[in-house]
Amino acid sequence: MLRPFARSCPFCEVRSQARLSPSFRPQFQQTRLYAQIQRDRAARYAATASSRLRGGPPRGGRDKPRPSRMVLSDSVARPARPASDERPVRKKREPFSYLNRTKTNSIPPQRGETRRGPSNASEGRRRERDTRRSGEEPFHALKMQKTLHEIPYGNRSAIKKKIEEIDSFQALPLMESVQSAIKDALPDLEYRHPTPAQAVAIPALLGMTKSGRTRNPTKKSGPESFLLAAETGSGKTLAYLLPVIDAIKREEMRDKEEEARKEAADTAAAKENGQRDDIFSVESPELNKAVDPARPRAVILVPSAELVAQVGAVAKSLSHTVKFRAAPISAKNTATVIRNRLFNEHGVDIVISTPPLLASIAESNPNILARVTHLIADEADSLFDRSFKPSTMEIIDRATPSLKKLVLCSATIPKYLDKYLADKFPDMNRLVTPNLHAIPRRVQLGVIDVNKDPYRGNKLLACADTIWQIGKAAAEYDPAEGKEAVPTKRILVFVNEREDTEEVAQYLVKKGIDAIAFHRDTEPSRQAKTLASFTGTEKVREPKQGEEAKKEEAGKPGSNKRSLPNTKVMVTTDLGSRGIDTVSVRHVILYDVPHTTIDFIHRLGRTGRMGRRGRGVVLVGPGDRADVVKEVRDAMFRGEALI
Ligand SMILES: Nc1ncnc2c1ncn2[C@@H]1O[C@H](COP(=O)(O)OP(=O)(O)OP(=O)(O)O)[C@@H](O)[C@H]1O
Repeated sequence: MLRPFARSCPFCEVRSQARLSPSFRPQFQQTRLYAQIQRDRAARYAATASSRLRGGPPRGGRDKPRPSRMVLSDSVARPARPASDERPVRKKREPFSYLNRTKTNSIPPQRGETRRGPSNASEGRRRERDTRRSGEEPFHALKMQKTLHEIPYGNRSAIKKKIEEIDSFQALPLMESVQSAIKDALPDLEYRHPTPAQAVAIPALLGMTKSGRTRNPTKKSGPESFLLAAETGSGKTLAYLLPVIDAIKREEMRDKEEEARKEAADTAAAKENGQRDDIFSVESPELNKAVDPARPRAVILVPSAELVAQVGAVAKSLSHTVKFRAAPISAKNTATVIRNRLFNEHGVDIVISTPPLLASIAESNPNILARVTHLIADEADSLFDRSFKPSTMEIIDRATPSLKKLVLCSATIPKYLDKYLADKFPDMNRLVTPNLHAIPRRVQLGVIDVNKDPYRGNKLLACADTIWQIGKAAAEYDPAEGKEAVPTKRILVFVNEREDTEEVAQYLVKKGIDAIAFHRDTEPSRQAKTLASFTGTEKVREPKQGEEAKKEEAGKPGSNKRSLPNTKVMVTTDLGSRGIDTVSVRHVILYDVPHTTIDFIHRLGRTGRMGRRGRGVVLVGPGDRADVVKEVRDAMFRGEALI
């Protein structure tokens, strides 16, 4: 049977009839349409056959390389996509849109060829070389996406303008006690105006700025969420801690006022009824605080015990002026210490913990998160990585009923996190500083080619020699000669594998360098001591004078060897690079070339913190990616975000 539309088309009619009756076929084979169909069929066959001969990829692109998870996001500042019902409707294709084309989009790319790309690999390499020579577009060895470049210049200048408006902490509507805590509790601050991260985050967290970055203000549900993305060493800890303390104190004041008002109303009502309080009133039962579980108002989650201690110390220093109780707990504390801190009879306002520990406590004491109004996830990219994500999400879910503000902060936002946050928290306010994902220009990066003379591929030797060169000035200090005191140089050496920390540290010690390995298995007391000397929290001992110092030096084992005084070295992995505030470190040695730009940012971020100068040295040995190092170095030179 003929289909209705076929009847209106003479060609289709002819074709359908040919299909139906074999007697009609010879007549059909005379037509122009038949000739055209045959030509098309032959062309299609030839194309498929040649593709098969060349071993082209099967349909559906199963051979496509999987993108790495550790890729920096290029759209951190951009709000989440609109909800599906608000997505722009796709434009209908115009009837003659295929005419007068300027691009051949309809021709499928051949193997080894992208739509805009070259036809084979060698041509691709040649083209990339040419582009690099002509300086048109940088070559991306790490295959990272552009980050800050993607933020329009208008946006960047708008952020910068906003930052400039806030030139002192006094300009921020923080409570008086919080203002004085900044002054008194952190006397070491070299300058007391807010950093860009603080100027962007504090007003937003205090509710000063309208949350205009969300696309769906009407669809808001649950807590207000914020993503604070700012470069390393930019004071993110204070950026979230000050508004949280301010909110806690205000809430406390409101609660007290409410209580007083209620009490006054009760007394007035009792008087009106002519009752005598002292006889008839029944005392409400006192809450047994010793057994009542801790119910903090704020929770700060960090990925390591070292960071728990660090953030706990900042909170403690603030709590001397603004009265509040902070409980830093980690797996390094004993059960008694954790219980005493958490179930303190005077209550607790802020709990600082790692997600797995708090999640396990919350499982047996669900009430612990019942009053949380502020939840902070510091180093969010680590906390939403595979290992921490389940416990982090469990805490967020448990706290959601009472939660008012959820703040995630990090110095690096990988693409997978960016996408996850856009899906999970579409209303999230994105607070981004203009220098996100960039290493400050005040940090210089030097490269040592270990393959060349005098090291000839010996990385350990290159590392020891570099440390000796850096420590020379400090080593030449002789207190006996009464020269001006040279501060002890602290150098961080980063390796990729935990096992290498011990090997490198032992070699350096053999070469007369005061080096120590710092990794997860280091003994806790030694770990704390080592870290303290690098974070500047260690008590400084006066250098011993003259003969006494020399005698002590001579008494040390192996003192007949040449040794490098006044220089301390810590050999570590990523553990020492995440969030640790190594303010006294001026030199960082990258013994191994980091795997991603994210590692570059965090490792080099341990120096040049808060406006200070710093120096990084990369050792490029046999098998290391020199092109990656060159690319990072170029980006740093141009002051661009790492790609
Ligand atoms: N406004 C300020 N002025 C001067 N110094 C400040 C200011 N705010 C914070 N600092 C100091 O800057 C240092 C770095 O702060 P912090 O550790 O919070 O940085 P961060 O942004 O969290 O770094 P990272 O991303 O590496 O974790 C600290 O020693 C802190 O005392």
